[in-house]
Amino acid sequence: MGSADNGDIQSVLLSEAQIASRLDEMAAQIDADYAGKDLLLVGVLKGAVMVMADLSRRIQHSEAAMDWMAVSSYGSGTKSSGVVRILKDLDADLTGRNVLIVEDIIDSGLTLSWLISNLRSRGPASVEVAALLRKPTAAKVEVDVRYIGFDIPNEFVVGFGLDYAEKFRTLPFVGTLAPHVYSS
Ligand SMILES: O=P(O)(O)OC[C@H]1O[C@H](OP(=O)(O)OP(=O)(O)O)[C@H](O)[C@@H]1O
Ligand code: HPA
Ligand SMILES: [Mg+2]
Repeated sequence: MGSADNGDIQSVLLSEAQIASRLDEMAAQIDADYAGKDLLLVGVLKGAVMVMADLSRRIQHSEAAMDWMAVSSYGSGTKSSGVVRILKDLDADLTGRNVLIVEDIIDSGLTLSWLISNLRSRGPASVEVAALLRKPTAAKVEVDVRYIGFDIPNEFVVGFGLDYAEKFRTLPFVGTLAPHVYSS
């Protein structure tokens, strides 16, 4: 599966071009804010892979470092289980670092609020968040997000790293799924 024309996608919410242009703006803002400072980008596997690749390439900061953490709270369904598990921890020591968490989506906000407090406990100079998407449900949890790509409606979305049961991550746009996908 890699194309959108087999009927699994109901509608395209954000096109490749819309995402690219917003990532340009976010990268410029990040460059301005971190000029002359250390910067460690922390990508949250697996969902943030596309955002990390496309955002980091736009960041001019020549000494920005990249590290990865894998956490999971969704299993194979469309609802957060409420339990965040570390599947892979960071390689980097965060002491004194300026950490920028890179995420694909903030939905319940649970993953991020857990992650922020986990990373803050490791002695960094700062912890900020850049996320491509945010749903209205995220407002229920106190998460301070410095860089947001798009506020989207409360619908389950796939593509650009986001999956449904590990499928559809490879789509280059963000879209919603046709109802038949959930029932099959
Ligand atoms: O705000 P929340 O309700 O916590 O949801 C957001 C998180 O859920 C998804 O990850 P998931 O746990 O499904 O793992 P994945 O990134 O490997 O798909 C997504 O990539 C975010 O990390
Ligand atoms: O809407 C979503 N789509 C895919 N994965 C997700 N994880 C949280 N919300 C979503
Ligand atoms: Mg994720």
